[in-house]
Amino acid sequence: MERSANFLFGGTNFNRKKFAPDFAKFKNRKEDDDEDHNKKVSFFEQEEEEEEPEQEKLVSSSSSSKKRKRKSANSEPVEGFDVFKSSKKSRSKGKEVEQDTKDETLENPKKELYRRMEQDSLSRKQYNIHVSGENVPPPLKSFTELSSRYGCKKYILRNLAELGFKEPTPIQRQAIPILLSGRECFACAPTGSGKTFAFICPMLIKLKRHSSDGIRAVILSPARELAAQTAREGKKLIKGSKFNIRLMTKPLVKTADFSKLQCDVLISTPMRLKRAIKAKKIDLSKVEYLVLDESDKLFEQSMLKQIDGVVKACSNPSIIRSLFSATLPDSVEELARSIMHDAVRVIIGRKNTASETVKQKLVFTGTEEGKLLALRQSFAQQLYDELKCEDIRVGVIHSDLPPGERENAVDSFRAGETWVLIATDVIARGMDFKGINCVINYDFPDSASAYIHRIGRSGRAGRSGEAITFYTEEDVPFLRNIANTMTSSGCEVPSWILTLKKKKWKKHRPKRDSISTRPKDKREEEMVKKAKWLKNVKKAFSQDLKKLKHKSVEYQNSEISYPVLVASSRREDAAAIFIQSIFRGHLARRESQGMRRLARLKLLMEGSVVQRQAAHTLKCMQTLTRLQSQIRSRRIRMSEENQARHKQLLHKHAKELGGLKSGGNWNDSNQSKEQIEAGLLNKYEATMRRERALAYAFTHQQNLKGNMRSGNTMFMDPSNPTWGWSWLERWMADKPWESSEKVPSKNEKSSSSEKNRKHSIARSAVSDDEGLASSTARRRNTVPAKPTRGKQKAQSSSGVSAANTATTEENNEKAPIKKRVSTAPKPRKSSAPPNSILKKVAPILAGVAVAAAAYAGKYGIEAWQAFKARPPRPKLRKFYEGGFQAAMTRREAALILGVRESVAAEKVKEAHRRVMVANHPDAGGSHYLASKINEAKDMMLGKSESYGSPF
Ligand SMILES: Nc1ncnc2c1ncn2[C@@H]1O[C@H](COP(=O)(O)OP(=O)(O)OP(=O)(O)O)[C@@H](O)[C@H]1O
Repeated sequence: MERSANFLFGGTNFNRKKFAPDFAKFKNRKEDDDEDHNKKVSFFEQEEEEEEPEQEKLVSSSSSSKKRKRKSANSEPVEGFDVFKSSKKSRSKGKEVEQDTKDETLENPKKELYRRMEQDSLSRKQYNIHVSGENVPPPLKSFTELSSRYGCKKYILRNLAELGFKEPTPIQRQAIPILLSGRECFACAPTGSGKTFAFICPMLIKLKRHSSDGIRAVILSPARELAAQTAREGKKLIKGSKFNIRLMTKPLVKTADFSKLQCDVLISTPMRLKRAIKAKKIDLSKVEYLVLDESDKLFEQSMLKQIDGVVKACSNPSIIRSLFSATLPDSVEELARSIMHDAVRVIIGRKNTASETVKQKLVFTGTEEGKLLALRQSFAQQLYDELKCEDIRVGVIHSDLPPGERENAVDSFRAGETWVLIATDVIARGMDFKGINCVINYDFPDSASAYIHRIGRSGRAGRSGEAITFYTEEDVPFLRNIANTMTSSGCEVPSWILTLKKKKWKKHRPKRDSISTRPKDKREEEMVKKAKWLKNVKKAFSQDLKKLKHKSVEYQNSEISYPVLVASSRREDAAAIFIQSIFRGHLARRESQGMRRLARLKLLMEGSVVQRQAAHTLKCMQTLTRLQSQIRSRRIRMSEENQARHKQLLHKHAKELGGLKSGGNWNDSNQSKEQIEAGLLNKYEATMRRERALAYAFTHQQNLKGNMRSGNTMFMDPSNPTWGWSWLERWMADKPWESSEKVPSKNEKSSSSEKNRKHSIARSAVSDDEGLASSTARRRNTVPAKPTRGKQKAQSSSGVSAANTATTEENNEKAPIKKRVSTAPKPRKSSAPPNSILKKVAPILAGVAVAAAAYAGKYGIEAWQAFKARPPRPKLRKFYEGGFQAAMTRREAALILGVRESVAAEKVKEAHRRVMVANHPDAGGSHYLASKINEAKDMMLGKSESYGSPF
């Protein structure tokens, strides 16, 4: 800390070379001076004496008197120096007189004044303080003097001590008393020399305590970051007091009511304050202190208007204004003098010099690309390795960043989260990062003052620092200014640079190529071009017509040349012509762009991708067309087939109809309906008669045998309404559309399964004439059926008794009909008996045959008698009534249509059509039957309710 404290007073180093002759004189006189005299000299003189041997060395090693002359010539004509010099002279001369008239001088107030002045001068000399102005207050010796001389509150001293400030820095030593004595001042002190506390301390001491009268002090800083830093530093100093130091932020401007705001000291950028003033939000008429930090920046053209507005707004006549900066150009000084009254000028060290604690270096990089290489070389290997790492901690800050990001960048760098901060001049001034030990001027600074402030970010508060400045060939003409600044702060520069022609102190900003290796954002480029174009258009309206004469505009990658303007042409004409030509150019470009697009389109069309796609599309289309044509032809074929089928069907139907008409079964006679019905009735009657005969014969036979056993009483009982055949079975027996040969044997089987309908349709298929005979024959067949199965048995018994016959008959009843029907023995083929056996059996067989014939004859007679004795007619009538009234069952419906009960609807419909065609009333069929056919169809299709619908 002690070491750093010594560095802190870098600005106080005595210029030994410059004052070498004086040192020599002091050396000679030192031997003569007695001890009392030594006691009288100030504390600072003692320090000087301590440094003497070192100074001697320096004097002896001083290079040349010529150089000394130059240096002294370079130094500013500061009044303080004059004072200092005169004091030296007076001291050397007056010391002899002082001894002689010791008592007199003590009484003489003038002499006392001189003595004090001398002491002040010595003190200033010690700290390299140069002041100009009348009655400049003496510099501070220590912070404790603040309370003894100026009544400083204890909390301030306590806070200063807490911050580790043991003694004031040179600028603080002089600026604080000046401001506390109510004098205005403009001060120039090296970077990092503690200017901030130099203006905050007196401000707080003067304001004494917090007041709710409104804003009493304003500090203006050129940048937000600096204003924030000043506010932070100020708050450190007001700890323990009720003072209010506020930073003017955007939200504060928007929301705060400044008339009620508790604010003693307001810190702001000029822009924000000016806006608030303009909006009449803020009243600065009570401001007692106005500080312009980094005043040379604030007095730049860009901020001058705002500063002017603020200065005007601070209308308090007793206001104390002060300017502080590390660089103070003459122009700013002049300006400051014009606005300040009785101002004191304070310079620490030499005006416009960089901090002496910063080691400065110039590096030639040749070109912009060379800087990257130089950057690598300049950095320590360690830092370079870190830069190479992926997680390199680099921050960036520039004016285009949003305020939040700017703040973050500063905070992270301050907190050590980022190690390298890439910055523009936005933080080049005033920012106090204590840890910075190296500043690299990647881009050559555009002025000496910019250079001073930039490198001033390192080597602060007496610490050592390093500054490396890259320069290219383009920067060479401006090297001299920087080189001068370097030499004035004690740094070495190549001699060839000092031989360069000195340029005026003006900004140097060479156009630099982009070093970015990334492709530029096209939109950004476009924006820049448009901005350029607009700028040029603006120029067209500007007063400077002559400039338009030979210029050309770059717009959308092409150059538009202006029409040459006649000197006498009016400004508006020139602008009109210019805009017109630009517009024409724009049209032409648009056209050419269209053409280019067309050409591109053509190329695209001819390109392989498009061709491939087109081929593929064509292929697809062809396939589609082929498919369509195939479908169409198939449809045509199908419709043709359908037509043919339809025709065939029609033909078939016609044929069927024709066949039916011409067929034997079809009644195509010219008889009337009644006649046909009468014929049918006759037919039925005949059938009934036959059945009756059969039934009679059977009954009679049973009676004759004396062993009558009724197989089916219901069938036999004439009083039963369902006795005998149903109307359907009878009708089916008379099927007009089927020949008698087609009668299915199934009916025989099914009829056997039904108890109340035992007679099959097949049986009734025989003609009326044959009916009786056949039934008799069957009876005959059925009798020997049993013996057929047990042939050996029958033959061995040789005589068949009536009782046996009856038993056989009974057994036959139980046996299945099929077996009974097929009882006739089939001739043997391979197993035929030999002739000898046949000869022996023949007489027996002949006997059996005779017996059988006799037996049959007997039965025939009996049947005939039974037929003759058949019941009277009225009974038959009764039977009819009962038969026709029965409701149709599903089975009956199936029988009508000639299909199975479980047949599908389609088949039912087909069968219905077939049956109906055959029985249609139009074709001479019965209406009644037709209605029954329809009823059967409905029954089969589940629509049994709609009986009797006409076809
Ligand atoms: N009396 C003091 N003793 C020790 N350190 C001090 C003293 N006064 C200020 N400092 C420290 O010196 C550093 C630089 O101070 P400050 O920022 O005020 O410098 P400056 O002159 O304003 O620099 P610049 O010109 O860059 O704005 C700060 O860190 C501050 O804390």
